[in-house]
Amino acid sequence: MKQAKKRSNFQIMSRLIGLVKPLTGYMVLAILMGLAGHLCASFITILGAYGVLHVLGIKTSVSLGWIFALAVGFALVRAGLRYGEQSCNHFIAFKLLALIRDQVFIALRRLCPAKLEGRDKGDLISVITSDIELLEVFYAHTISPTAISFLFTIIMCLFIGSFHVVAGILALIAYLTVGIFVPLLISRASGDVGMSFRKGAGELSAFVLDSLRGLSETQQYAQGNIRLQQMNEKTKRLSKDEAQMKRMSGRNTAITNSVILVFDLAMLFVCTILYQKGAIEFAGVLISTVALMSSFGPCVALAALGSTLQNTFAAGNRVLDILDEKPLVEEITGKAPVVFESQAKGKSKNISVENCDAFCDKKADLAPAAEVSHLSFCYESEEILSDVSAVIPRNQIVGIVGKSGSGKSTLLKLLMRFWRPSSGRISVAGKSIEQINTSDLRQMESFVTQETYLFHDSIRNNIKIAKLSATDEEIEVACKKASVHDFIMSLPKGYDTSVGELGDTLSGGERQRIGLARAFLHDAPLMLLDEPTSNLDSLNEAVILKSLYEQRSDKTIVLVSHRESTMKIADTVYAMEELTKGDVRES
Ligand SMILES: Nc1ncnc2c1ncn2[C@@H]1O[C@H](COP(=O)(O)OP(=O)(O)OP(=O)(O)O)[C@@H](O)[C@H]1O
Repeated sequence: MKQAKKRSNFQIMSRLIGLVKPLTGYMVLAILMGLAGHLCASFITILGAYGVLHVLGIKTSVSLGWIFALAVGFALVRAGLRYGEQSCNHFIAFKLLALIRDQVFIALRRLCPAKLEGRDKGDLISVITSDIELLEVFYAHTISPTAISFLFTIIMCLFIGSFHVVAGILALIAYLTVGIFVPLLISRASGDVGMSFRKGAGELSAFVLDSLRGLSETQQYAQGNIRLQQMNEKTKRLSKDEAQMKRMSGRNTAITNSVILVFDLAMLFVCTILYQKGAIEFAGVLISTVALMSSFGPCVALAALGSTLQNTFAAGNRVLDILDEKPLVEEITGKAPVVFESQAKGKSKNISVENCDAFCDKKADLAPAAEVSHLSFCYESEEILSDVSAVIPRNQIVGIVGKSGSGKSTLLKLLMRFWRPSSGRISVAGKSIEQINTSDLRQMESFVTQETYLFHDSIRNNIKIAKLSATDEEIEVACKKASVHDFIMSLPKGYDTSVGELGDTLSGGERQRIGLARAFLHDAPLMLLDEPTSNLDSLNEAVILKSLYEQRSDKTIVLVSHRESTMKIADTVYAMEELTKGDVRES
């Protein structure tokens, strides 16, 4: 996957805000409650100033009784409004985080496997977990505070300006400085430290994951100290970035508070001059100054975001990178269903049942199970397959041999349409695989890779992923074919034994046989097996080869193996080096 794309903060912000659309109603409610809450808080203090005027014997438009009643009312209402605002904001934030997680998982499914094969898994985990989590700051503590601050500033400027226009303009300058200019300056000064911190966090989790996976190699070759040193260096770099972010946050608070004090004094000074000139009454001096002093809350909330926002935008950028990444191979849908018919028994495997008769390609009866012609492929720049042609006849076992790195596994992956060839054609059951729905192709083919991954679930569920509707009997039959049933029955809870409970104790051969059991259960007409017996003893190999041989009547099997004993069951054996001559080869 590519390096993080550099988007401007504005681009990131508008993309993130765009996601709020379905929850606009809640956002408006949060803004209105927040605005009303902040006004209540400020006016409690302003009412206090009116009370002082009363005590001083200066007549005002509000009686002392009303001042007390309003102050108590505002205090009570303020609590409810604050609660309501926070509830709405967090409801929006957590709903959106769930939605973003969903979109990221959909994107990962789209990108897999081609785009994810070389991707750092630890870094990916960091994006899925902590980066998405960080967006909570944006949704719960950024959007509505910004809108609240904007509206609040207008109302307070009008209120203070009602005493004298100069006081109103000074208040506007004060709010803009505290809420926009100071945070902008601080954010500029912090540069890319947020981005660097997020990148470092991703690299550190990737390194930890890598170290855990390679624990035995590290111990065997006494690499512990070197890895520890490398981990310490990464941690130090991360701590340095974090310390810089904290310093900036501290500096931000100090600067903001100083600027507020300066503006409070400036308001007092300006109002005093206006009073001396007779342009404003004493009440105006007191109320304007107290109003400004008590109303920086929403702007301070914005200012505090200045330093954390860089970090949030960096996280947003990494999440958007995944959402925007284009898959190398698009999922194919909406094509006509394809029939994979067994020649031996004349038995058809209807891949998509609906309207099949109307869409079936009758030529498929005669077409080989699979065919590649003039196929070339490169992962990046290095060409792996060059002008490869081969026919895989139906109901045969076709072996593929060749030296390590010659592209045998790659050929199987191309037959699975995990990657797209640079040139040439691949067809299955007579149809170009570009014309077969991805879901149909997955039903037609079983692929057993060299590595069998087992999920932290029971053995039964691990096998059942190949066919969710499988009965216990079907699972047992598949396991017997894969010569793993007796082993599973010897486990403490049999098929219900959790893979997690076994820790890492399953041998390579046991895993491999579970992988084969999945393929037998999937029961696809075209089986692609990549070194299925490489980890097995001759006894288990013999059982599996017998099962495969028996499958031949209604299946086509492509078998990649370096083992001569395995290749003995093949009807046809292709050598990779020979397939590159460009002729369509058939036994
Ligand atoms: N995702 C990938 N990105 C880049 N190169 C890759 C990728 N997967 C495989 N390769 C390279 O492509 C070449 C062919 O790999 P492939 O696994 O198909 O060979 P193979 O014939 O199956 O080898 P073996 O018999 O050792 O399993 C190798 O040089 C390998 O390093």
